[in-house]
Amino acid sequence: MRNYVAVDIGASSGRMILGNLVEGKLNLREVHRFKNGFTFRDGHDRWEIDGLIHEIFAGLEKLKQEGVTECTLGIDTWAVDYVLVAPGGEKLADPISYRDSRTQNKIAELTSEIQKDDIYQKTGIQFLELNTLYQLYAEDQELIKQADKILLIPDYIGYVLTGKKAAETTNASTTQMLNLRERLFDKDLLMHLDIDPCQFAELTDAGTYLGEMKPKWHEKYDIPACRVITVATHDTASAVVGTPAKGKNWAFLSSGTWSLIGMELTAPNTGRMAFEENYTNEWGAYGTYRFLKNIMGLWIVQEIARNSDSRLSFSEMADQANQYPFFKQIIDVNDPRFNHPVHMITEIQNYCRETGQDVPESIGELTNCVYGSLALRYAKELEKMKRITKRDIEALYIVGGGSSVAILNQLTANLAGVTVYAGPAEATAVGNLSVQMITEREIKDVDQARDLVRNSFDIKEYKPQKIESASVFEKYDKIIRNK
Ligand SMILES: Nc1ncnc2c1ncn2[C@@H]1O[C@H](COP(=O)(O)OP(=O)(O)OP(=O)(O)O)[C@@H](O)[C@H]1O
Ligand SMILES: C[C@H](O)[C@H](O)[C@@H](O)C(=O)CO
Ligand SMILES: [Mg+2]
Repeated sequence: MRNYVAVDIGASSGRMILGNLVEGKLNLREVHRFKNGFTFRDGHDRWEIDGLIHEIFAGLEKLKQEGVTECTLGIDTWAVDYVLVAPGGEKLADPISYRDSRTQNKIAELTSEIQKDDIYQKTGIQFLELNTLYQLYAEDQELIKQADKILLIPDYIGYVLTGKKAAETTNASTTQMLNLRERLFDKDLLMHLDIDPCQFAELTDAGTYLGEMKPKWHEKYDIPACRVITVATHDTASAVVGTPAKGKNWAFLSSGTWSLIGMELTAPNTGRMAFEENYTNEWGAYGTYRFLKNIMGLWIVQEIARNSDSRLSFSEMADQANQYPFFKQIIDVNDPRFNHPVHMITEIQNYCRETGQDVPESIGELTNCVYGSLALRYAKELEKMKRITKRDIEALYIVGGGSSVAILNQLTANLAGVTVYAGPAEATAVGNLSVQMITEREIKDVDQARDLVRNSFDIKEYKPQKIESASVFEKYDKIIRNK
C-alpha cells in the first residue's frame, strides 16, 4: 500500500493528512494539525514560515514513529504571498501577509501607469490589492534587487525541503503576472516592476516530480524517505481537484478563511462582463481555468471568534446563530472595511448602525448576520456567473471547513435555488493527494479522483426549499446600494 502525504496550509490552520487507496476507497488519516496566522513584526504583518516548516517535520516524525518509512508528499498553501531568496539560498525576510496594509491604494497607483484593461486582457486575473503584483510594487526595492529568486510560499517550502526551485502554475497565476497567451510571466509587467524574469523560477505544472528530501533533513529529523511531488500548490486549486463534482453544470465553493465561488472552465473568460464584475481566471490543474470570485468568507467568523477570545467553538457559534431569524441584519461581506479591521465585531456593529439596521450584540446574532450575508452573496454571484458564462448551474459543491455549517448550506440552496452538495471538509488535502496518485499512476485522472471522493466520503445533499426570497434580495440590494 502506497503512502501519500498532503501538507495543506491555509491562512488559519495547517494540516498533514496521510492518504491511502484501500479497496477502491480513499482512506484519510489526519497526522498533524497546527495553527497558522500572521503577527506584526519588522513593520509588517508577517507569516511564521520557519514555524510552519518545523510543523511539517514534526508531522513527518510522527509518521515515522507510526511505522511509515517512505511516502510521496505534496504541499499546498494560500496564494499570492512570497519569500525573497538570497543567492546563497537563505530567505531575505519573513514573508509579509497579503492582509498587510502596504498594498492599500496600490491598484490605483499601478493602473494609473498601466491600463487596467490591459492587465486584465494579459492575465485574466481579478483586481485585488493582495495580489503579488501589488505586493511587489509596494516591496522594498533594494530587497528585491538582492533576491536571486522570488518564490511563492508552497514553492519556497518545496525548495527548503528538496533544494529544488519551481513556480507551480496554479499558484503563479494568482500573482496577476502570468500572461494567459504566452503562458509565461508577462514581460511588460516584469519590466514595469524592474524585476528580471530569471528572478522567478521555471513555471511547472501540477503533477510534476520535484525531488527527494535533502539528506540534511534526515540527519536532523527521524522522518520517512519522502519524494516531493509538485501538486496544485494553490490550496483553492487543490480544493477544486478534490471537489466531488459530476456532470457539467456545476459550480464550486471552496469555503474556509475565504469563500471562493466559481466554475471550472476549459478556456479563460476575459470578456467585458467578467472584467466589469472582477471575475478571475486562476489556472487550474491539468489545463483548466478556475473562473471565480473571492468572497471575504469565514475570516469574518474567525475574527468574531478572536474578538470574543474564542470562548465558543465554531460549531457552538453556528448553533447559536441558528437561534435567530436570518436576514435581520445584512452586510456587504466584501466591503474592504472587513478585510483587516482592528475589531471585527465593532466593524460589523458600526456597519449595521450606519445602514439603519438593528445592531447585533451577541456572538450568535453576529454569526447569524455573517452567515445570512454570505448566503446572499453566494446566490448573487451564482446568478452573475450564469449570465457571464451563459451556462446553467444545477448544483453547487461546497467544500472546506465551511461545508460543516449545515444552516449556511441550506440558506445557500434556498436563495440560489440549486441543490447544494457539502463536503468533504478536507477537499483541499484530498485534491493534493489525488494529484500525487495521478502522478504515481495509481489513479487515471481527475474524473476518477472525483468518483473516488464521492465513494469515499459522506457528501451531504441540501435541496432548495421554497422561501420568500424576493424581499430578502430587495433588502440586500438596498443596503448595498445605500451603504
Ligand atoms: N464544525 C464547524 N462548524 C462551523 N464552522 C466550522 C466548523 N469547522 C470549520 N468551520 C469553519 O471553517 C473555517 C475553516 O475552514 P478551513 O479549515 O477550510 O480553513 P483553512 O484551510 O484553515 O484556511 P484557508 O481557507 O485559508 O484554506 C473556520 O474558520 C470556521 O469558520
Ligand atoms: C489570498 C488568498 O489566499 C487567495 O485569494 C485564496 O484563493 C486562497 O488561497 C484561499 O485559501
Ligand atoms: Mg484550507
